[in-house]
Amino acid sequence: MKLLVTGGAGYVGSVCARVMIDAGHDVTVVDNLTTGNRDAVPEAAAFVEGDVGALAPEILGGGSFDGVLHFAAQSLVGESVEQPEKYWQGNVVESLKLLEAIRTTGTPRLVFSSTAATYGEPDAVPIVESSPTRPTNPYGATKLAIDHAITSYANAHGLAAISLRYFNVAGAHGGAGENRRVETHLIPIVLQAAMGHRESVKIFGTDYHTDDGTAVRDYIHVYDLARAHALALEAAIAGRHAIYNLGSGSGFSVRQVIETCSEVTGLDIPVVYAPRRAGDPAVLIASSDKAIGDLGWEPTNTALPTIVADAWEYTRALGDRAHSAPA
Ligand SMILES: NC(=O)c1ccc[n+]([C@@H]2O[C@H](COP(=O)([O-])OP(=O)(O)OC[C@H]3O[C@@H](n4cnc5c(N)ncnc54)[C@H](O)[C@@H]3O)[C@@H](O)[C@H]2O)c1
Ligand SMILES: O=c1ccn([C@@H]2O[C@H](COP(=O)(O)OP(=O)(O)O[C@H]3O[C@H](CO)[C@@H](O)[C@H](O)[C@H]3O)[C@@H](O)[C@H]2O)c(=O)[nH]1
Repeated sequence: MKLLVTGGAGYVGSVCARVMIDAGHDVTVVDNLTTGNRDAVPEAAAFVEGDVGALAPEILGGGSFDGVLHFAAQSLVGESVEQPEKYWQGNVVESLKLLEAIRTTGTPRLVFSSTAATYGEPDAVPIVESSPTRPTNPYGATKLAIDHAITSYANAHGLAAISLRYFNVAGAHGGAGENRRVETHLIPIVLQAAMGHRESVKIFGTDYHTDDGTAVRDYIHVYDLARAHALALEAAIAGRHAIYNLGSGSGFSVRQVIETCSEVTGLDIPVVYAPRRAGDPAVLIASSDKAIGDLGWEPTNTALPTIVADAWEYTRALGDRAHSAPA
């Protein structure tokens, strides 16, 4: 297929672009490099620098694309609480422009990066796709708004669409991984502390109603996630918008993640305690049964030590290319 990958200079998009190229697809990346890195774009991909909303009409109009994988977004929970305008403009407005370009050019398929954050604080875990969607932060609200827009476009205009609601993505694949200029995600921060690039890791909140008082997340290996995108492209049906959760199915607390990183690296990781981060739910764990049943997806790298080991190997190999500025 001829594919447009938005946000393909970012973490998940760059891994997925590689996996798509390896599967024989023809990939064009559009990215404004706000959080992504030019050198993360695979060499075999064409690259267009700029905003997806402004550039999509020209790119999609200039060739018969078979589909779009839409990763480009602002995606930080804490930042979205402080700067919601960045999220409504950067996520919703940009995605609506992309949807219009998809409609007017007759591009048949869309796979969208949705998120666990659309559910908010769940009544029960594991979270299924029919669970209530009550986002606890603007980031989740903007992703849910885009999901609703996609449903309307699929119903009215025959778009074949799939939203993949990822839980917490981690790990590395094929020389691509997490290397943001300003890092806020737990596992890369903990590994940067292990490397000595940070003095310590802050644990945001020790008073959650969880076994050890810290927040629990479901970590999914980025390669398992990329394989789900390949399956979603094949499974998308014209006029339908399907939504699938993607996680490993187990929850790990912040303390457990730090302990696992310490075991994998063999290094001490100093911690300091900090208040809860605004907008954070206590526990997010996925049921991926629908994706397993409908898409034939099978997560294969579900063990947290494996996910951390891949991230650690990538972090150590970065050397001078590491962007390790504390958030
Ligand atoms: N990382 C996770 O744990 C996680 C979990 C659930 C969902 N997601 C979703 O997956 C997607 C990718 O996340 P990530 O962790 O790789 O983030 P990232 O910040 O590493 O990548 C996002 C990329 O999009 C680009 N971008 C942002 N706005 C753009 C715009 N308007 N036009 C063009 N390019 C733009 C950035 O420069 C960056 O390269 C996002 O949509 C995010 O919401 C991520
Ligand atoms: O220095 C840190 C960083 C994070 N955390 C905690 O670790 C957990 C995980 O945080 P983080 O890695 O920042 O991920 P989330 O905020 O859970 O969000 C990620 O996972 C969501 C899906 O669950 C995605 O939608 C988001 O895009 C992605 O950033 C949370 O409880 C944080 O409060 C800390 O205690 N200290």
